[in-house]
Amino acid sequence: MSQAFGTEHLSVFYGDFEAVKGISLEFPAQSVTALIGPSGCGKSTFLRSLNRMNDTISQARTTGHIWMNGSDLNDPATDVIKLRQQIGMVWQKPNPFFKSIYNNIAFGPRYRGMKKKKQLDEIVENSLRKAALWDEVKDRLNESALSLSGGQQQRLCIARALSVNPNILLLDEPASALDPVSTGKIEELISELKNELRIVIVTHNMQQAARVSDYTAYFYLGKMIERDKTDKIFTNPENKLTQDYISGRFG
Ligand SMILES: Nc1ncnc2c1ncn2[C@@H]1O[C@H](COP(=O)(O)OP(=O)(O)OP(=O)(O)O)[C@@H](O)[C@H]1O
Repeated sequence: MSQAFGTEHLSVFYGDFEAVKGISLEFPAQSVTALIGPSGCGKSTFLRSLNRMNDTISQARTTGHIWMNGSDLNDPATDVIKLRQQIGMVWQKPNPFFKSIYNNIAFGPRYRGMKKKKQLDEIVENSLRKAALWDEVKDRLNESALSLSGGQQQRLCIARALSVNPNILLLDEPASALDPVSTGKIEELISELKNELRIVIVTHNMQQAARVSDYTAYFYLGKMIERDKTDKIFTNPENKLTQDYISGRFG
């Protein structure tokens, strides 16, 4: 199977427990895919497997394939540092480094060897502009990132992920710790960013999934029950399990 980006029969085990069960899912270009489903169904585990973050969990083991332009990212020979530059991740709680706003963004490019101040300045500005944060922070770039509000910190984390030019962004409930105004900003940002990269978002908020995504996949007990265009999932899903979940009858 050769495709731009997607999984094939991907399973993730924690010890003997199979948390993600043989999921094959394609992520089309310039689109947002939302992963929804009840707590514990494997959404975050699946998301983390896409850029091999589960490798950092000692008892986790992933089988199957993660295809990107014909290469299997689950191959042990994959350079995971490079991979995580191509597939950026933003977590539920904003996690800026204990550094200045500028140095949070410049960190990745510097790590990749960029030393020229002028180029770094450009990357910092462009990343912050893409994350819709530049106007709010341009006069305080040397202040600590921790002086920002929670919503600003989350946009900073998105800017930090963008600073190394990823082509895929993984978002694990990126707005769940934020107020409605900050949530709205993150959602707007997602809609803009999808013109440049693929986005996969885990969300518990079904209205949010309906607002921001083009495709929605419903997970249940580690399996992907159904994946379709978001409109279809929320108006006329094929599977009764999906119907029960989106109509609140689950459980
Ligand atoms: N590090 C871990 N070690 C062992 N089991 C884990 C680990 N992380 C997750 N699990 C288990 O794997 C299953 C899937 O968890 P996961 O966090 O992926 O679900 P989720 O759908 O994202 O849940 P939530 O919506 O509550 O965040 C759960 O049964 C969970 O207890």
